[in-house]
Amino acid sequence: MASLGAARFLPLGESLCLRKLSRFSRVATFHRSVRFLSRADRENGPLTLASVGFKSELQATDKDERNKLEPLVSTVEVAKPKMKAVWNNAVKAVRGKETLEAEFAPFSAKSFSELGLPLWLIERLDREGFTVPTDVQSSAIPTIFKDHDVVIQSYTGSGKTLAYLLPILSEVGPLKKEPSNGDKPRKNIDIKAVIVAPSRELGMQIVREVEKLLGPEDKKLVQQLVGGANRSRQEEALKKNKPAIVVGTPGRIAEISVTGKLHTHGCRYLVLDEVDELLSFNFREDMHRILEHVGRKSGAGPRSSKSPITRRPERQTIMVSATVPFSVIRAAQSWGQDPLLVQAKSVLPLESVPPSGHVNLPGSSSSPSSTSNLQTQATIKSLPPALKHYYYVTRLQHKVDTLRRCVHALDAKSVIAFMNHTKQLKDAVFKLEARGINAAELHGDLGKLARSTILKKFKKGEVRVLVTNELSARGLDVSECDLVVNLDLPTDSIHYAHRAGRTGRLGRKGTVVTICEESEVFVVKKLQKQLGLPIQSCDFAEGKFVVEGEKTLDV
Ligand SMILES: Nc1ncnc2c1ncn2[C@@H]1O[C@H](COP(=O)(O)OP(=O)(O)OP(=O)(O)O)[C@@H](O)[C@H]1O
Repeated sequence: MASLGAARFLPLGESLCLRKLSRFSRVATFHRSVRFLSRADRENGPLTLASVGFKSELQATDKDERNKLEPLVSTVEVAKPKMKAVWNNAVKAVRGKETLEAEFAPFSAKSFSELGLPLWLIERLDREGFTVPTDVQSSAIPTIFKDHDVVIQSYTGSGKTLAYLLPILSEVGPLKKEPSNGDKPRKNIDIKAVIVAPSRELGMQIVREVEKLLGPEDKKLVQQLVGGANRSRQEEALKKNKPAIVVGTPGRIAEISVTGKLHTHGCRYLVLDEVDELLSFNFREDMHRILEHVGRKSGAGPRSSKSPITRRPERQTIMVSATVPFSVIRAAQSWGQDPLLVQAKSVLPLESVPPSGHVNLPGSSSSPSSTSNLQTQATIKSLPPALKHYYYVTRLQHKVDTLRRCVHALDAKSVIAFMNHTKQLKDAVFKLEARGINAAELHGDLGKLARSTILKKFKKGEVRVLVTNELSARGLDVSECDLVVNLDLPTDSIHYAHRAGRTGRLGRKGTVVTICEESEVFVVKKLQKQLGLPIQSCDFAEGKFVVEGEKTLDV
């Protein structure tokens, strides 16, 4: 379904002439590096720029020089290069050989200041307790600063949100706007960044993250446009506050855009968070409108048949997810301009992913050809390595009681239990409450207010077990969540990965237990294979959590 949706609304014929010269140089550099990447993959396993012969200039310079992190370049030697002047400083002749310089990220920066963020932002990050960037932030931030369109892929809970928010805030944050003293609104009514998320909850979570960094004095620079909330009020707020950043769900953004009350033609950034979900059929029309209007050149003439979507060359498209199936690669190539695939320890040209191939994830060595293998590639490395995965076999009618025993045996404090159907989900909450467990339901049938109230209670620890459906599987960040339970099986490994990723966030411990019937065990085995991780059988004998063949598990 996702790929069908993608295929039907991909913009066609993006013109090369829109691209900046500097982009040519970068792309050309990477074209050459692709050959190296492919060879290294076959021979040495994990792909990183270092693994394919890129040497950091920093390594070659003395200690003082090393502290100067500009420019962020690495070098690679090429046998017989044929390059031209358009390479824009990217070419250096060195004793008969030529050395290419390729931009790359400092993959494990030790501080945010190394990544070139402005001082005000570093101070605010510090105030919020963010002092060291995560790996994906170290690779993504400099890459976004260099104007590349990107697909950011790294495992759940690894900090992808700040990876794109920080460069955006650096460019459109409070110090970049028109006079910020007093309550004076910005003169420029154009939105500078549009961030699209597939659910209201995720949209609101992103808004809160931005507000936290902007602080009370500047929080009006961001505006939420999620469905379920009062539209007129959102439109009023747009008019009054003239925000620089809007965050919303596809439906509401498209709806307000149609009314002409959302000015995004001059938009600099378009972020598609959980991009593979945004490709789904449900969002097709709304996404089409967003892609067509955000960053579209103001006053552009009538669309030509060759290029149906005339975009500002400056629009930077940032696509993000823990899972990147090939449908995303294909869509990204069409929506973005020569996008790069940014992972925790590597930055690759998306073009290095062959049309019938797969995302070449570092650490994976198989060469898949079938659809199921493509899915495997999309999900391997989508989960934090420290997560523990188990399954327990029981009858359908005993599943909820098994959940209760599981929560007690693991002494889990904050649990998300996933089910597939709303009615059964409500029954499960009723049963848990009747057995003395503080539980609550979260699903799409509830109104926006009820949904946010329940989520707040869960985050505060007032609800121990949140019984929910796919709605909460994507992006939801509750750092205290220590257990995820699948009371119903997810539809595939991608859905498993996003559900499981609600726990074990940012290096914390986390356990995932799938409670299934005997007839479903083969599906668990299949998930195990696709995810490339062990899912062990477990038991809850005498209130203790026991793993088959192991002693009682210390959690
Ligand atoms: N550099 C950092 N230092 C400390 N905490 C961080 C840092 N970056 C992000 N975090 C925190 O880590 C948590 C997970 O981040 P985030 O939600 O962005 O993960 P994600 O990779 O987008 O996950 P998912 O794929 O599930 O959406 C959040 O609570 C966030 O505030």
